[in-house]
Amino acid sequence: MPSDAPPEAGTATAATVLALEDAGYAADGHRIVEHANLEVRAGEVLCLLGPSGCGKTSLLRTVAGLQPLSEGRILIDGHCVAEAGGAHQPPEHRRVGLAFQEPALFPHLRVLDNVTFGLKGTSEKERRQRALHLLELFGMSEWAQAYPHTLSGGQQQRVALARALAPSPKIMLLDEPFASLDARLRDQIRDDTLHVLKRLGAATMLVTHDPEEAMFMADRIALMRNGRIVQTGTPRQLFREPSEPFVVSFFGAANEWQGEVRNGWVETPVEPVAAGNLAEGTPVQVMVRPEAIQVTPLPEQPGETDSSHVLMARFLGRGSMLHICAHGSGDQEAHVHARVPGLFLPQEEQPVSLSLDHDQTFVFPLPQDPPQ
Ligand SMILES: Nc1ncnc2c1ncn2[C@@H]1O[C@H](COP(=O)(O)OP(=O)(O)OP(=O)(O)O)[C@@H](O)[C@H]1O
Repeated sequence: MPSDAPPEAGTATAATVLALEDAGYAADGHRIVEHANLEVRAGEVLCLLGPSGCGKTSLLRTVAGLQPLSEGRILIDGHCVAEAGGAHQPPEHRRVGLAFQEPALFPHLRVLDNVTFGLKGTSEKERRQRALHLLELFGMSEWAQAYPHTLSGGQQQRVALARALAPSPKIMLLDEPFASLDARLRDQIRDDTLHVLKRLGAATMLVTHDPEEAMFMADRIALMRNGRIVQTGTPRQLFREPSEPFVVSFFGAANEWQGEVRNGWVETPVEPVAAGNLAEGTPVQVMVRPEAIQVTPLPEQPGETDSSHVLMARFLGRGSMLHICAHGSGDQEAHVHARVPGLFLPQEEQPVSLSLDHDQTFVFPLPQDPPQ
C-alpha cells in the first residue's frame, strides 16, 4: 500500500504535534490526572495504557477539549490550546479527530454523508472524493450509500474511524475504539486501522487497558497508574527496561522473590542474579517472567530429593505452563511458573534444571519503611 505520510513520520526526529506540559485534571475537588508530561510526534501512534480508572480517558478528554485542565498546559502543533486557569480552545477549533468505543454515527445519514459531515471549505465533489478515499482505505466504499443501522458493529466502527480521519486532523484521539468488538473482528479492524494510520501518517493517541493491544498498535506507550504516567517508551523499552515492579506486572504475572544484595548478586530459588548498581545489603524484589525461565529435564536419580522438579504441566496452545518446585542457589525453595514454547508436558516429579534469561530478570529495591 503506498504511503501518503511524510518520510520522517513516526521517527524520533519527527515534529512534535501534541505536547502535554505538566498537565492535570481535577473533578469534584479530586485530582484525577497529575503532572502528565508527554509528546506525540508526527506520524506516531502513542498508546495511553493503564488499568481501569487510572485516568486515561480523562487525559484524552482534556486533550480533546471536552473538559478543562486544572494544571499545566497543552500544545497542538506548537499552539497552546489549553492552559490551567487560562486559554481553553473548544474541541471544534483544535483539529482533533475523535473516535470512541461506540461508533455513534448519525443514524439518519448514509455512510458517505456521515464521513463528509465534518469536511469543510472544499467543493462537494472534493468532499465526496475525500470521504470515498477514506471509506476505501477502511474497506467500506461499497457501503457508501447504506444507512448505519444496516451495518455490523465492526463496519460502523470502520466508518466512525474514516469519519474522524477525513478532515485530516492534527491528531487522532481514539478511546478504546476496538473494545466492544468480538476478538476475531477486533484483531482485523485493529490491524486495518494501524495500516491506515501509518499510511496517512496520522499522529495518534490511543487509549487502551490491554497491554497486547498497546504493543500491537504503539510506536511508544505511556503507562499510567493512579492518575500519573509511570513510564513512557517503546514497547521494547517498557518490556525489557521496566522502571518499576508495576510496569513488569502490568504486562503479565511474573515470578517474584525477595532477597538482599550480597557481593553484587542476589540469591533466588533458580540461580543468582546480578544486582546492578544496588548497594550491598539492599533488600530487593526480583521479578522474572515465566518465559524467562529455561527448563531442562534431567534423568531420574533415585534417592535424589532436593533437585527442582515438576509439580504440574498444562498445555496453553502456543506453549506450555510448568509449575515447578525450585531448589535454588541458597536454601531457597519456591513454587515457580515457567512458560516454554510448544507442547512440553513432563510428568509430575520429573527432575529438571532451571536457568534464567537474565535480559528478562529485573531487580528492584524494596520500598523502605519510613523512619518512626
Ligand atoms: N467528572 C468526574 N467527576 C468525578 N470523578 C471522575 C470524573 N471523571 C473521572 N472521574 C474518576 O476519575 C477516575 C479516572 O477515570 P477515567 O475514566 O479517566 O479512567 P480510565 O483509566 O479511562 O478508566 P477506564 O479504562 O475504566 O475507562 C475514575 O475513578 C473516575 O470515576
